[in-house]
Amino acid sequence: MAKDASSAPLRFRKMHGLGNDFVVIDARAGGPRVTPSLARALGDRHRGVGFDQLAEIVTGAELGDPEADAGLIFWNADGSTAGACGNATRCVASLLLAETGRGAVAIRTEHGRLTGRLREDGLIEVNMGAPALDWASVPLAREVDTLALPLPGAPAAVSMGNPHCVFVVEDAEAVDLTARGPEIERHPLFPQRTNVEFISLIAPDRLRLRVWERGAGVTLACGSGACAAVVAAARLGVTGRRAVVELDGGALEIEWLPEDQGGGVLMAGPVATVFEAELSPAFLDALPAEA
Ligand SMILES: N[C@H](CCC[C@H](N)C(=O)O)C(=O)O
Repeated sequence: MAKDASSAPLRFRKMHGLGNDFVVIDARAGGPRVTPSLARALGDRHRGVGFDQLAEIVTGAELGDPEADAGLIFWNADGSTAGACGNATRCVASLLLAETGRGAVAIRTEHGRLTGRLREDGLIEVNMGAPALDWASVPLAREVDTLALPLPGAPAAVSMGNPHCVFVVEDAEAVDLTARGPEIERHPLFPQRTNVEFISLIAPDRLRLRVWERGAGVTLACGSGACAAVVAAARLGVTGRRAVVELDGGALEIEWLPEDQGGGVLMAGPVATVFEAELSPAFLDALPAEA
């Protein structure tokens, strides 16, 4: 904010899903809105709060869906926005389930209206919507086979509302993520960059997944990435449409529903609130004006 701004305090909640961590800001009642510079400053793990993503809760009406319980805008720590963030959607779904007292809630995102529910076993499940499998929807820079991209390792491409490049490898633990991740994230084949997943088979219904996230780097878990991984694995015949995905931070249960049930991808796992706090006005006043 500019120096002469007298910023109001900004409340936020720190949450995570399997260690994929988030700052959650509820903007439904008004107050300061997130900007790329606020996202970058808040995401700084030394000078800010630190997060993989910031989830900004807005009204469904703001995103064109007044019937939804809320809308969600996702910000990466580098200030970029994303069309999907599975673990943050699960975290916010848990807040809305408690707020409404209902058994299911509807959340509008860039990828469409997602539904969240509390399962009997206490896990939070979100239907992430149907994947987009054609090259233009990922998006890719040109028409190629999304099941075998013209890259070493012939990865698959899937959109869950955000782009994913999924490599099937012998041993995901052996991949040098910090070398290969950024190289693929910024490859010219991905005009909006991409999230990068490396999967290996543990069992016919169990995958190991390690992830380099667009705009965030290595994270302990990636919900949309786990969904994209199972979609790619099912399309390639590596697994069926249902699998447990073991990430560095823990396991997500994924099921890609058949077309006659809407073709959405169900993703279930735990969520946690770490703390609630208030940003100091001085922090907000010190933010650089938007370029
Ligand atoms: N970095 C991702 C967004 C967050 C994805 C991940 N945290 C998830 O749970 O889906 C992107 O730019 O598309």
